[in-house]
Amino acid sequence: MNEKSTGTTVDTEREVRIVDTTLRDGSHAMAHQFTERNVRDTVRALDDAGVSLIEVTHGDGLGGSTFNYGFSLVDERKLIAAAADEAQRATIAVLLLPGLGTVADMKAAADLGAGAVRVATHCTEADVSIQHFTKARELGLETVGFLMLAHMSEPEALAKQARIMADAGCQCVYVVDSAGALILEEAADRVAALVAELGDQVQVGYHGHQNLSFGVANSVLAYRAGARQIDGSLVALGAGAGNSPTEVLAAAFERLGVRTGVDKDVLMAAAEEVVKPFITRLPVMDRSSIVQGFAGVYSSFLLHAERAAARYGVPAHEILYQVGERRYVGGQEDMIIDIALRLAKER
Ligand SMILES: CC[C@H](O)CC(=O)C(=O)O
Ligand SMILES: [Mn+2]
Repeated sequence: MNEKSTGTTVDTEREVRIVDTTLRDGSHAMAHQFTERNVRDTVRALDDAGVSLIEVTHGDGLGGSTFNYGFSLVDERKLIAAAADEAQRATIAVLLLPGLGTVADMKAAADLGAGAVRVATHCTEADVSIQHFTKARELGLETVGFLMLAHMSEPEALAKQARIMADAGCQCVYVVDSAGALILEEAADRVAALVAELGDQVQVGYHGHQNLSFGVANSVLAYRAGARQIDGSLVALGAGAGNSPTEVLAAAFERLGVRTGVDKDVLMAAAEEVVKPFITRLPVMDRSSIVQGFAGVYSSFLLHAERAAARYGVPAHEILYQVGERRYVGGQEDMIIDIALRLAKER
């Protein structure tokens, strides 16, 4: 325990693992145009900083390079192999959305050097991850579960879904605030419910987005509620207004006296000198991404909405408000065009 100057007592006994998703969630913000150079330079910098798990995949996971989600510039296999080649200490993780990525894709990623898989499902559909976790454990992969759009489920319901993943062989289940919609105790309560359900055997993680600017604050509260793994992206590079910046997470946890095992100064240099120069569109809390947080819209819908807005001459934030009202989930990207067409007709 550590007595802070504010008088509050902070539990600093547990180390927190900062996981970096610049090269996966950041793929959304880069319209999936990462080069092999981007991947090699970023992995080397994160590895030097002591980040132990680095996610590298198309924004929508293995098999995501499609007409519906957007084509990658470079084949995912090439990027995963480059990342694995570059990492000296870190494990390379891949994301997999069942139905889009397959067990065969996961095996191919493992053969290329990936050591972990993060299987992501909508927050009410953990059962579709069971065979992927079973196979991942057979392959000797570290396993992580992502319960996406977690704001759409109450804590107890979310915990039941986490139990399904844990029983299937998942070693750490994440509360994923895909819309950047959770505010403070809304995030902490969900993490606490998962911790209560999963006990000591299975870890809990937290993945935030900055749409309402709560990514880092929610991450600190998630840690205090028992989370052991926290996601970030350098320069916040990620969908919507981006993720909790990895370099800020490292600095904030260090200020709180919580051990992370990473070097904040090396991360700040990586953000400034490696990642910022190749970003084509800096993550920003603009009208559209704030609406995403407010209305509970999947962050990765941002560029889809902006493209539909430009094509049909309607404002992106109006499209996103309607997406929120209809509670669309991942995979319904094509419905964004329907909304844009309807709005255009009404004008
Ligand atoms: C499409 C997968 C998604 O981007 C996963 C994620 O990071 C999230 O839901 O926030
Ligand atoms: Mn995300």
